[in-house]
Amino acid sequence: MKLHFYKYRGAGNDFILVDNREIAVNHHNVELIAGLCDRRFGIGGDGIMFLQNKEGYDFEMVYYNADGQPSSMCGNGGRCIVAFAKFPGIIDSETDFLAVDGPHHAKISETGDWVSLQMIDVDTITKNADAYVLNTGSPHYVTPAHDLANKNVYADGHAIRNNETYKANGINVNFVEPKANGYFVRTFERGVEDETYACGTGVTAVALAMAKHNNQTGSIETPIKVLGGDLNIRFNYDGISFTKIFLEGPAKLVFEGEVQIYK
Ligand SMILES: N[C@H](CCC[C@H](N)C(=O)O)C(=O)O
Repeated sequence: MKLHFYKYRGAGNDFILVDNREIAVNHHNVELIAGLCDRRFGIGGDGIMFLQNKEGYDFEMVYYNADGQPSSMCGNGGRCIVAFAKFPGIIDSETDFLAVDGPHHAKISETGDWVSLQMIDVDTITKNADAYVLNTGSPHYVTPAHDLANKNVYADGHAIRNNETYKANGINVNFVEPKANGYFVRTFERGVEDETYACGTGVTAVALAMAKHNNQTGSIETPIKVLGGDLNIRFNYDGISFTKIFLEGPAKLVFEGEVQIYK
């Protein structure tokens, strides 16, 4: 099977992207998807997304985690698919597209490599010991960390993701350390089953959780540093609901290719 694909990165979270408007690829195939995302036997990526036509929207984003399974929302992937959509002229500077968690609005810079993606509103955030648990399109566990640069994020994140509470459905685990301006965050991602260099729904969850933790309300902007770069989250919080949430940052095309896939 021949496959034309694009490789994108969003602050170090990296994705294979396929323009599937012609529905050339039947992606309901765990072995194919996991194989494409495999960093040794395939192209490699934290996930893969298919851009498809959808009545009433500029396009639909269909996202799979690297394990080949259909996923919940991917924030960095959402930013990258918007950057891609400008490339063939599917969109200009703004868009409304459909993802697994519903409609999303996004704006893209003139340069085409910086995207602001509106995320779903969040009304529920629960405390679990020193951690916060919330869903920003994907489920997230947010916990404080010291000396985060030297933490074994794989081991500690894997342990939480597989504990009795979260083993069945999994959860993304975010470790957060305050910095002079904002926070430093490292994330163990469900479905990748490893640390990723950024997690968009994850840094969004951290920004909201820290506002609650610090009793901040109003219009809030939170810069977050991740291993792969810098992201920014803007939102309103009235002490109960988080609304007008925007995840902002780089979304870059790394390479384009065509592969002949052999078993
Ligand atoms: N691994 C996540 C989905 C992708 C999230 C992440 N890549 C993002 O940018 O939001 C999950 O299974 O919940």
